[in-house]
Amino acid sequence: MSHTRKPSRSLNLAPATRASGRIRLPGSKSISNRALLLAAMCSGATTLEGLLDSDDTRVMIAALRQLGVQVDEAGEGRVRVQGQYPFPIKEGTLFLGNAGTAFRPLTAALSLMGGRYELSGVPRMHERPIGDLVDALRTLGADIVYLGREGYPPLRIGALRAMEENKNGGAPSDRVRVRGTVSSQFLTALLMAAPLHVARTGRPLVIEVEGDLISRPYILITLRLMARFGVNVACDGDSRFVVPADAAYRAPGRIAVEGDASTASYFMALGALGGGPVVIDGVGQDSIQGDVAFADVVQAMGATVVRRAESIEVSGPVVARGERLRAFDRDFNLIPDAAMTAAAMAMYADGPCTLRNIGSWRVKETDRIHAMHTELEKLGARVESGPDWLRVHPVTADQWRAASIATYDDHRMAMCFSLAAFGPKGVTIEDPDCVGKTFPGYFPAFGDMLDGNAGARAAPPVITIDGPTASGKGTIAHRVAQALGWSVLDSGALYRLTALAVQQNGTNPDDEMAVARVAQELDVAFQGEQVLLEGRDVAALIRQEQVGNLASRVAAYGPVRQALLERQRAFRMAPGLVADGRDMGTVVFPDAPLKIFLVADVRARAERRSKQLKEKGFSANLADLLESMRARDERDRTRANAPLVAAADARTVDSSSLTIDETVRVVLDLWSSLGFQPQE
Ligand SMILES: Nc1ncnc2c1ncn2[C@@H]1O[C@H](COP(=O)(O)OP(=O)(O)OP(=O)(O)O)[C@@H](O)[C@H]1O
Ligand SMILES: Nc1ccn([C@H]2C[C@H](O)[C@@H](COP(=O)(O)O)O2)c(=O)n1
Repeated sequence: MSHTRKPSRSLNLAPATRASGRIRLPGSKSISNRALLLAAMCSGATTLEGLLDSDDTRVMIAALRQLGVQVDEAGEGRVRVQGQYPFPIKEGTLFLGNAGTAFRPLTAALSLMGGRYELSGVPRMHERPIGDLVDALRTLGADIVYLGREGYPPLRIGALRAMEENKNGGAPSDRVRVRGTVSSQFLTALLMAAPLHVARTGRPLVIEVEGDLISRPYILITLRLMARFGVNVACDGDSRFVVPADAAYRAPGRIAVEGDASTASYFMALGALGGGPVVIDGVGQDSIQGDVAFADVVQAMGATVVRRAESIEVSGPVVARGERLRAFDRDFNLIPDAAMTAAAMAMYADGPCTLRNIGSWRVKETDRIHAMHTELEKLGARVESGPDWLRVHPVTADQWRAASIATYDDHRMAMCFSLAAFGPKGVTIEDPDCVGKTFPGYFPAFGDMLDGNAGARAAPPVITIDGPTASGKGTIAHRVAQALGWSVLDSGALYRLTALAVQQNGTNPDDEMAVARVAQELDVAFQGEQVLLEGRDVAALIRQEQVGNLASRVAAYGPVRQALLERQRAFRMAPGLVADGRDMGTVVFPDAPLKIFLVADVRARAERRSKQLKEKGFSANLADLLESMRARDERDRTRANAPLVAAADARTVDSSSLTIDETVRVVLDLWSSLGFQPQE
């Protein structure tokens, strides 16, 4: 989840030419989080299907559970919420990460429900304004105190003021005003919580919007979902909403969550930039999400769009061959999230593209106008910007620069800039895992679409390198990954980190389940040469022989292997992965197109390890090393769970008398012999 996530590795995307294929979108974040809260606030049970599984929805589910609401997993993408109003737990401290779709609506619901809570988030959440919402809630009797800067989270919510204690001396107001110009989430939060207020007063509540309402389509999502839960709000244009006196949420039984239309924008862009066709399942012309209108944007830029009830198909020029999209000058007030995708596409246009009325970008996950401006310039684009606008000039072939793109812990920055892969230099995305906020599987899905790969393989290619300790797996894996421009997974490091964490926190290494919990909760990040365990660089520490030996012991536990399995698979992303360990080819990536079993005579290995340890400043005795390696090999080979054995289809490479360069060459040649070419 976002509050524990540390910036991860970088991802190199090689230049791409064509994109085509089919994607089933993950559930809409906006619908998922609204539906979760509405289901929690009504009487009866609701099953939500197609629910998004991402950082932001996990934040919402965790908060609801903390508040005593029963939320049960009911199969893939499905949860069952047993609504309970008011929430049973009346006091608590909620950490809501950077999830605006959780923070704002929960602030409103909790402050009108009664109870004492503290709500906080990541530092960026504390820079995102909430004053307009708090002011409105106070007129309804809410007691909210800022714990930091006035107008911003964190907040303390106190007990509701009694009806007669309103600050105006009368009952809580039946009319509330809220500004519409900063974030539409304020109005959404008030609307969703309004039935709690009318249940108290017994009178209708009138909500008036001051100023122009931004991102209006998101309000339509709110109103339509409230209607599904039995509350119909009367609207007078965008400026006046009346919640009836008898408003009370009722469980609809089942809600099917549409695919995420903002996420669809990246795949529409893929079709528009890489020829297509790209078929996007899960949203279509019947969608209730405003961002589906991004199809009009790509169409105006020259793409061909076919709209169906629940899918959209996009084809377009092949920009990598020099074909261009049409430039635009557009107001993006209604679709600010998808608008970011247009800004990235602008690099491939036939003239400057201007995005207007995007002031809300300033208060999103990051200041997106600043971030977009800065990162587009790194790629060679000329960019201009103002308080609420951005102009991007197209990048010609000779202007493109190879760049490493910072993503500002903003999922949309990472996803937008993946589109820079259609430039001639490719692109590096820093901290690509920030996409977990809305679409953890984005990069594998993106990679599958590129250069005619769609459908040809289930996931990006993996070269596995398994073998005994000190056979050179890690060294060779890094060098091969470097030559191919791929990512690398040192799976042994995860077992070593588990061992180190067990050692450091005093866990009993014989207690399988306790060790598995440590493995499950490992807080690790790989950053270049650094291996961070809870933020501390332990790259050298985990290389110690005793840590390796403990790693080998705990690696024999089935629950530990299970706990680390998906974490390892998550490293698989385009354009490819080189993974080293003991069971990479047999268990973790059994479909890898190339599997290497790297061996070397035990004496050669002991000598290499001894030299390596001494270079890192640790003492080493050859005889001891020989003995401990033999024991480790034996344990790794004979354990019941995922033993060290060559996969049936592995190629054995003996590096005893090869240099590192020679070993790398053997692997790259094997890869090329499969019909794949090393890049550069
Ligand atoms: N031909 C070779 N191939 C690979 N590594 C070699 C070779 N010759 C010497 N080495 C050295 O062997 C040492 C051990 O390599 P490395 O740490 O990559 O092994 P490993 O198999 O990943 O070990 P472990 O499984 O214990 O992590 C390194 O210092 C590396 O430079
Ligand atoms: N895929 C893996 C990787 C490692 N292990 C275990 C066995 C090793 O002895 C230990 C340390 O690994 P190394 O860093 O030496 O590669 O971790 C495993 O069981 N499966």
